[in-house]
Amino acid sequence: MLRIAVHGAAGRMGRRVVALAAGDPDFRVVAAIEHADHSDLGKDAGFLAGLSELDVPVASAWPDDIDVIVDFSLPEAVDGVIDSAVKANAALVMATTGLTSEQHDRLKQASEKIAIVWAPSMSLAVNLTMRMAQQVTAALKDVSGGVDVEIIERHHRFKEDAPSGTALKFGELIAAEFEREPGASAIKHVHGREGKTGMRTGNEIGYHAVRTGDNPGEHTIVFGMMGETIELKVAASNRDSYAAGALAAAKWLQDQPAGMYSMFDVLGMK
Ligand SMILES: NC(=O)C1=CN([C@@H]2O[C@H](COP(=O)(O)OP(=O)(O)OC[C@H]3O[C@@H](n4cnc5c(N)ncnc54)[C@H](OP(=O)(O)O)[C@@H]3O)[C@@H](O)[C@H]2O)C=CC1
Ligand SMILES: O=C(O)C1=N[C@H](C(=O)O)C[C@H](O)C1
Repeated sequence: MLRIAVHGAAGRMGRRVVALAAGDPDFRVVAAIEHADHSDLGKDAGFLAGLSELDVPVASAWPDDIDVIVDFSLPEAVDGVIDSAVKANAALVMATTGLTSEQHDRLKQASEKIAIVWAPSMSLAVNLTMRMAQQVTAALKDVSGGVDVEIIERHHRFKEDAPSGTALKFGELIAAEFEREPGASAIKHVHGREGKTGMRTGNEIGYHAVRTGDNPGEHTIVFGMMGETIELKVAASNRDSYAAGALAAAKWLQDQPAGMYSMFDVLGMK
């Protein structure tokens, strides 16, 4: 049985991770961590997740005896989570988006000591759609008349980063396909458009972030050509695809040596 600590346990995602882990015989929830000023400190993590009592109060101190940490929090909390995972010699599933490049470097350094999965989306459907987007790009990049790629993401009004980490990952993968051949022009990443922008150039990817209501996350990749359009769309109907993916990653990490892994690795999509 894996001893799991959930960081950001009182948040939208943290509560679903606690709920799914508590119902999975492979896990024992041993810690529900929040920052020291959190209004839910001391409350039972099971009650917060809508379950019966788990006897795990939300706390700000990390126990030492944990096998894996699952983090859905905010970038400002992430450095402390990485340090705690290394100190406890625990595997780490890092799901928080909006990290700085220094934080990605820090994760990379930590991965010399512990096994880490970082992915902007833990969802199976999203990761499959990423692979499809790579294939569509490879097939269309030299099409007569050119192909314009735009990424539209929609999320709930509470989301603090834009564009989503998932949209950025889609863009990175698609850009790599365009740039694959030596001498190919570099792709520009254009965030929104306003004013007298001039005509669209062929070597850009556009990003558009929509924030409305309680949308748990939706991404549409538009491949626009002369005369026809393909759209790849993937939409969550609730947060459990992300929580289940994070728990699948937590289990998968137990058999891995120290290193940095992605959901493609977890899902066998390399
Ligand atoms: N990879 C994936 O599949 C997914 C990633 N995400 C990402 O996960 C993150 C969390 O999303 P969500 O659950 O919706 O956000 P929430 O704001 O609901 O939850 C974040 C939790 O972390 C807490 N927190 C904030 N600052 C700190 C801190 N300094 N130390 C410790 N805890 C802190 C928050 O506390 P407080 O309420 O006091 O701010 C809150 O309880 C986001 O980055 C989001 O983009 C989300 C879904 C899927
Ligand atoms: O904040 C969210 O909700 C989500 N964030 C992730 C992202 O930024 O890509 C993943 C998912 O789309 C939900």
